Amino acid sequence: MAEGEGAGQPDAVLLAPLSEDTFLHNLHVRYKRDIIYTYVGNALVSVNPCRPLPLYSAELVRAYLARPPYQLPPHLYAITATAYQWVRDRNESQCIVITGESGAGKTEAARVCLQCAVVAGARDAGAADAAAAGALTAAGTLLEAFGNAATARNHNASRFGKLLEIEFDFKGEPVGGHITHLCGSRHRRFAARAPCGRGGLVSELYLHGGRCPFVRRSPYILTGCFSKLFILTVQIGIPKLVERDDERVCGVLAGERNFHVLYQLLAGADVPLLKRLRLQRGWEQYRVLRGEGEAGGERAGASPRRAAPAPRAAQQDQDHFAFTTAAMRALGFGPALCDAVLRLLAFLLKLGNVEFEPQHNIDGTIGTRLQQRYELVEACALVGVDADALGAALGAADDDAPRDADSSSGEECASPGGAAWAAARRDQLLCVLYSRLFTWLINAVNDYIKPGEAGKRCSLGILDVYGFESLARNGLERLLINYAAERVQAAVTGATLRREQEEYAREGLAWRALPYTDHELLAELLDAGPDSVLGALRDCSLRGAADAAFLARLQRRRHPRLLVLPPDHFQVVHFGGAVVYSARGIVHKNLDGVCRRCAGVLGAARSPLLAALFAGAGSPRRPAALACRQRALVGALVRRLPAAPRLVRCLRADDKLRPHRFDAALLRHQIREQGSVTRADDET
Ligand SMILES: Nc1ncnc2c1ncn2[C@@H]1O[C@H](COP(=O)(O)OP(=O)(O)OP(=O)(O)O)[C@@H](O)[C@H]1O
Repeated sequence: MAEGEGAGQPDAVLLAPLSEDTFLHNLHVRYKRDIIYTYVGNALVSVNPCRPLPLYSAELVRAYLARPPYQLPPHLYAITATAYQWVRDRNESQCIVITGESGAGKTEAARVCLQCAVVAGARDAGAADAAAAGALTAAGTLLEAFGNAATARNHNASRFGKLLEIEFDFKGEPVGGHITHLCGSRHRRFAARAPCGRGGLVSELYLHGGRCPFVRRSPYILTGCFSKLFILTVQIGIPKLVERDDERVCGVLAGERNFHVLYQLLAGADVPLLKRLRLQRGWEQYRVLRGEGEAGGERAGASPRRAAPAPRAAQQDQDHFAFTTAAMRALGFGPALCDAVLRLLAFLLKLGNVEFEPQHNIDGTIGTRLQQRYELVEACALVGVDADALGAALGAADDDAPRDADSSSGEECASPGGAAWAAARRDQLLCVLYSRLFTWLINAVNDYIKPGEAGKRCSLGILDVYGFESLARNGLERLLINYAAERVQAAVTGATLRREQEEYAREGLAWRALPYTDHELLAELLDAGPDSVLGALRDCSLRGAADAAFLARLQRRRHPRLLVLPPDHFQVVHFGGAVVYSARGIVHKNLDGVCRRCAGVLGAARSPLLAALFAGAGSPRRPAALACRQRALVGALVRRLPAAPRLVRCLRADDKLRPHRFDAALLRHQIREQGSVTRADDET
């Protein structure tokens, strides 16, 4: 188990001299030998190998549980085993915080931590505890299907952040858990799609010794799901909405996919189920999956294959559909509830295909009508919704429909009543529906995995915050994601370093002041006070101001890390780098309202699930703006972090996630931003 000669230093604090270069060189030496873990004092750095490595097994977990952590090579098991032992022996709740940019391996790291915790807790566990562990596994499978998607940066990117807390009884056996999700509006991806298969770790799943069927049958599923289970707490809710800041409203970036579950349903449903749901097998038939320019000919010259999923994806999707439905059953979803969820997905896919076109009214005005009414009728029949009422609520063929008066939050309507306006309203409805379905799923999962008996217990939390992102187009969604990443980074990095140095000063120790990026200050630019970015956005949304007014507020701030780029963009320099955001439609999007009239129609659906998602649709209360919700969620999360969380820093070694690549510049940038070397220096 020893690392052997020439493997570099297992702990960066032992490097002499310690500098960015020696730190990087040490990581490289180890990486070449497939040693991906290195300590930096108490923290662990993990470099994504981008390929399965034989680093994980139940035996190894037991070895780490049996010996003090520093007697064995650095490993996630060491961090988790120590945290578990503190929970069991000292009765102290623990939290492992996993950070890193998108594709750095946070999900996989969280999965490994979860495995370790479950193996540790289940060593002498009885059947009840095995059931709790199995439920956690199933929950991970389900949430990965509904919450993950392929992006340009990662073929299995979580579109939500989460905190998974595993609760242990006084004997140290797992009795249940809780998942908290963060960002409330990511389900906007609903209008997006993308290709690429997802892969995932093909590491064996040793977790429950085969007791859980998912484990044996789907190593991949466990990979992603499992991990995100535990700490998933952070943010779920918003499917990644294709930015509505461009003319296509629901376009999707090349190289991306919509949420996995949609492809799984089409690939994995048998013919009778497809017929019942009135779906066709090919994902290309659905606008929200294929995106613009594909198979529909919307964009001349665009290659239909440009965003096609990788060839093996269909088979994977088919397999994973079986795991997803099995996970639903394992989490107590009866046949009727499973059917209701699948019907909702089919409704979403079909509603996404509903198109509008202008029509000349008798009075000479231009109205809007449905291009093909049968699409809407078929979609509505699936969930018992009045198709005419929904069509009218969306603005089709209803000259008398109130244009904007029924909007709960000031619908975006540059030309109220037009076909584009109706399409935007349809997309908004899709986003809200998916978001609510996802939140409902989380609540259902939490109900199932909560400990049977009430009482105070200690928990082991695994926080997997979504990674900092900068894509070709960045809008409100990305801003909220990066804000969450910034806040958590501020909480765990700046606070740790500052606290330690303040302590040295208090105790009168001889020490050298260390320069470090104060992430707290960076985060404050985003959320502190009415002049912060989110504060200004909130004000503008409440006042119904224009996007230009929002940009003018940012301009007045005159902050070195904030730049307004006319006519409608702004740039924020985050801890992970500068990101240019589009401000087109941002004020309206922040309200995230759903047309009250549409919500009323869906609330009257015969499908109890759909009706429940839109219950209370008539309420005049305006929903909280997205930025406010995100700020509250992130704030609550950060406050729950213990003063000394156990840190795991994940690093991405290659931009394209290719194995055997070690991009020194990319790594240098990440370690600089994470403050890893500063931290190592501090520990020496
Ligand atoms: N320890 C590991 N061993 C093998 N492969 C890994 C490991 N960690 C990550 N990978 C590979 O890298 C890919 C990206 O990792 P992962 O999804 O965990 O990143 P992430 O940081 O969670 O990204 P996001 O924030 O976008 O969700 C995985 O699908 C997997 O293929």
